[in-house]
Amino acid sequence: MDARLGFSALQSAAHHRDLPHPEPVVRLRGFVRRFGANTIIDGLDLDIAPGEFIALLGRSGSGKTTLLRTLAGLDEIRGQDVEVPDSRAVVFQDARLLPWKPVWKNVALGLKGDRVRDRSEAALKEVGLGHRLDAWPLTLSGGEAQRVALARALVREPKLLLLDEPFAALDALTRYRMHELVLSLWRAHRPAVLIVTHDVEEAIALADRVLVLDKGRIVAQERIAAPRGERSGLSGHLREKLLSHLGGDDDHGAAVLPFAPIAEAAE
Ligand SMILES: Nc1ncnc2c1ncn2[C@@H]1O[C@H](COP(=O)(O)OP(=O)(O)OP(=O)(O)O)[C@@H](O)[C@H]1O
Repeated sequence: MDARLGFSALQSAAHHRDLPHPEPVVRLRGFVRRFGANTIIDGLDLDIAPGEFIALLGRSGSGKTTLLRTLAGLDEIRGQDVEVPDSRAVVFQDARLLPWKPVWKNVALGLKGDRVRDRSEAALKEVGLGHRLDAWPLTLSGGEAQRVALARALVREPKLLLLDEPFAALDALTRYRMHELVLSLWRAHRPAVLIVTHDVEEAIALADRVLVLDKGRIVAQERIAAPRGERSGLSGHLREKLLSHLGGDDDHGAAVLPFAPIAEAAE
């Protein structure tokens, strides 16, 4: 897809991020995923604009992880109308660090060139772990391990960053700190982000656009134009609206936490 972007289009995408229809970094048309007789993703259309921050909500089993795996290139897309950038990175709920490698080597994994340690160090400093470069992963807290996972993703400067419930296992305060961190990293690097979450508050706090998936279809979407520091007022109304699309028998998700506004830097 990138090859189709001429220089002027790239410039335009960079300088006019708010245009209604910039060339998307992700484009799905009529995407279908079946496991045996079960249709998990059912004819899904999705565009993600460069630098756009999307939250994907949905009940358990609605197909969120299946969609994320597709965008990550971890799943079957042959013969389908799916465009994803080569430059992408994923952070999962568990940090998936190699315990026998120090932190900086986990971040450097797969990087090539002679500045690998410097790049790893810079990424770890960015996530606030410049003092733990040589630490062993098993000595890290859950929040620190997720910071390393974020550094490992960002050191590759992905155009698309995929986050699969990355903060679900963290306590509320740590999760709040991670929201601040993710937003500051996003502002600095501007990847397109898709975060899968069960947490409506998390979706509202972070995203430009919230999608609700049900039975493999997008059943609701909300654009959130308000600056992230001014979203506490919206939260109640939007939460109700989103929850109304998430309700149902087996809804175990949508944990409602007290809304904590995120301090806003320049959007
Ligand atoms: N490899 C597979 N083989 C068979 N069925 C699968 C496979 N992967 C996923 N499924 C089924 O697809 C459906 C959607 O799964 P998926 O993991 O995408 O849901 P989800 O929305 O991410 O759920 P959760 O919130 O619980 O993680 C589920 O019914 C699941 O059992």
